[in-house]
Amino acid sequence: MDIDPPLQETYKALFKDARVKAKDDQKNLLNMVEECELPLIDISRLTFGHLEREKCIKETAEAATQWGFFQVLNHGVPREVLESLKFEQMKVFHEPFNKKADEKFLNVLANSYRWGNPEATCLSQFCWSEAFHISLTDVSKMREYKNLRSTIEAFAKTAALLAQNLAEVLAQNLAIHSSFFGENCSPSTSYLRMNRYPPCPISSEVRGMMPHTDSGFLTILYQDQVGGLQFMKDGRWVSVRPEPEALTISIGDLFQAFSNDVYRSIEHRVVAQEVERFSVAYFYCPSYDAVIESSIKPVRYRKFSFREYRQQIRKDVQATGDKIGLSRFLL
Ligand SMILES: O=C(O)CCC(=O)C(=O)O
Ligand SMILES: [Fe+2]
Repeated sequence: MDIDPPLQETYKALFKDARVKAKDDQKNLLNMVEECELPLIDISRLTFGHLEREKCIKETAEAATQWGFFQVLNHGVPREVLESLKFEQMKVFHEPFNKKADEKFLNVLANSYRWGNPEATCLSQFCWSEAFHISLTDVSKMREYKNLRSTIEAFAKTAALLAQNLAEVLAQNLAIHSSFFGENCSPSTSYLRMNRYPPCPISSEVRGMMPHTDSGFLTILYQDQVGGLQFMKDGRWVSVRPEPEALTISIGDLFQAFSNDVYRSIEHRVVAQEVERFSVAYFYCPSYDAVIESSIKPVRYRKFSFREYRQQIRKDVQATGDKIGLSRFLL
C-alpha cells in the first residue's frame, strides 16, 4: 500500500497551469539560489565565565537581529534522542497513507495529519509535504506508538530548556523582562510539527512548504542532511546548508513583536527534492492567554494575546489561502 499522500492526483488542476508557466519562466527554478553559512554558535559558552558568556550572548543577539536564523552547537538535546526521533518519525510516516489519514491515528487531535494545502488557490501556495501537528498537551494520549511518544517527550523536555535559555538570553540583551518566558510558556504550551517531504518528480517547480514565518517565540528545527530549507536574506532566497551536529533556530512572530522589531521573524520555505526529506520543528509558544506587549518604546504593535493571534491567522488563511501575520497588529 502506498505511503505517499496522493499529492499530484488531488491537486491536478494546480499543476497543469504551473507546467506551462514554469517553461516560460526560468526564474522558477527554486533550487538555483545561493547557499550560505548561517552563524554557528557554540552555546555551551553560556555556562563559561562572565566574559565568554557575554561574547556568546552578543553573537546570539546579532544573529537574531541580522539573520533571524542561526544554528547552535552543544545545545543540550542528546544525540541519541535526535537519532531516535528521526527513526520513530520515519516509522510513522512510512505507514500506509490510509492509515495516517484516519482520524484516530496517533490518538491526537483530529486535524493533526495534514498534506498538500487544501486552501491553495495557486501552485505557489501548494506544499509537497505531509506533516503531523501535535500539541504537546496531547502527547500523553498517544497509546499505540509508545516509542514515538517517549521519544517526543524526551525531545520536548530538552528542547523546552534550550528554547527558554535562548529566549531569556535574547531578552536580557535588550534589558527586557526575561521572567516572562518562565511565567507564560510551560512544557505543554508548545507545539511540534513532524514534516516529511516525499520524493518529488517535479522538484524544480514545486515547493515542499510555501513561504511563511513561524508564529511562536522561536523555533528549534531538527533536519536531516538532505537540505532544501531556504530563507530570505536582504531580499533574496538563500539555502541553509545542514550541519550534522547543530540545531537550526529561527525567530518567530511573537519574538519580533516582543522585541519591537529588533529580532526578526524571517520568511522561509522548503524546496521539494528528488529524495525524501524529514524535519521536526519545535515551536516555543506561550499559553493562549499570554499577552504579548513590548516594553521597548515607542511600541510598533498593539498588545494582543496569543489566542487572538492564532484566531486572526486562521481567519486570514481561510479567506485568502495565506497567513498575513504581524502586520495585522501594527499601530
Ligand atoms: O522542514 C524544514 O526545514 C522547515 C519546516 C518549517 O519551516 C516548519 O515546519 O515551520
Ligand atoms: Fe517554519
